Amino acid sequence: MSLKNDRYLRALQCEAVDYTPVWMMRQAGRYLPEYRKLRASAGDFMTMCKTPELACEATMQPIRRFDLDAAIIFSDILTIPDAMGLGLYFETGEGPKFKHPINHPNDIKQLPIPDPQTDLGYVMDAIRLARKELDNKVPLIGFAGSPWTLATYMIEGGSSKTFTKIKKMLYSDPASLHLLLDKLADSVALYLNAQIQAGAQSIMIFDSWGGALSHRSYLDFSLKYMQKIVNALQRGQRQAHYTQDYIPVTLFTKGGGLWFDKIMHTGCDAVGVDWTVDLSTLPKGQVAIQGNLDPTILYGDKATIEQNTAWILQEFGQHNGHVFNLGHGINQDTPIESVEILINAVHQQSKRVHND
Ligand SMILES: Cc1c2[nH]c(c1CCC(=O)O)Cc1[nH]c(c(CCC(=O)O)c1C)Cc1[nH]c(c(CCC(=O)O)c1C)Cc1[nH]c(c(C)c1CCC(=O)O)C2
Repeated sequence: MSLKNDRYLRALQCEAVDYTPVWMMRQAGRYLPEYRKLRASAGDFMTMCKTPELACEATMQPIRRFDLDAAIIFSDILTIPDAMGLGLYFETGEGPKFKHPINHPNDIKQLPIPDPQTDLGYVMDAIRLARKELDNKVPLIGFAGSPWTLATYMIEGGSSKTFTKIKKMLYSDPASLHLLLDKLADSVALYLNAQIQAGAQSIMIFDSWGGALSHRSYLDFSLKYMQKIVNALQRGQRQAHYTQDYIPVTLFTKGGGLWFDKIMHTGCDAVGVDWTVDLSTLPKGQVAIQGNLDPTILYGDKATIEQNTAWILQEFGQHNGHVFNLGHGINQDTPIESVEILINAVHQQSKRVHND
């Protein structure tokens, strides 16, 4: 079985493509009217995640509407803490919450490592369904949160701007935090390998809050555990030439531009970068680079979106190994027409660059 559009997988392996592939973080979501309708009929977000038919439908919605070069399975990074028994729920307007957050270091010792087939089988079912539904149109991305990012939610009890609880633990009881991060790394590795077995064709790790750490702490409390996961992933052997059977891994630390070199040397295949990074300064050819349009540019008019797309493509130049994406998830009030303008601009403009 061969993919009809494999530009995304080719670009991740730094192979030549006729135009730059593009997908958007959070491409399935509330900016789409059909998503809001599906979500209203499901009742709540977790029901959507836990019902494979609904998760598959949400995965497919942006693929049907736009000329995207990859699909990402509809789920959430917080399925892992949920499966560890923390009881994830969403309060409207307040983001994620846990019924049983970690309040004491002893809570960490009790945490189980979830069995992906039994505790998270609904994700694997959704992946199998989505692969069938996609019918090889574009590749399907599986994903997880980084241990550090998952730990921030588990210890803060939800979203945070200051990360005071987890940083207090980092500096007063680092051994307990390391125990938690290590359990999370093992859980994520098992989970991602199960996603690969179920049919995920590429893997992405979201380290949304790595950028909140100091240089030294980032290496020790975030990157180290992503490294452990990269080492444990069953990706197959990367070949001298592109192969569709190899599973590329992308690491994305938001606010992590300064650590590009360290991230690249984990042995990942691609590094995601946010909009603060000047792509022209990054080394090309050793790993692929994903990014990096500021998602708020999509509030601008057609000329603004096209100009900003052109700048990114020019900064990257004619090298292989670029996956166009936003520098973070798409905002829920983004106009749909802007997304169409963006995808067309990436494809049209990059065709000229690649065929020069
Ligand atoms: C930190 C994080 C989370 N989840 C995720 C991250 C890492 C990426 C990032 O930094 O943005 C990742 C994620 N969340 C979701 C996906 C689906 C796949 C995709 O389309 O990219 C992915 C890849 C769906 C979702 N996950 C969530 C929604 C919105 C839920 C709804 O329908 O009400 C979606 C579509 C809920 C969620 N889940 C999370 C938060 C903070 C929220 C609330 C966000 C908000 O209210 O704006 C945790």
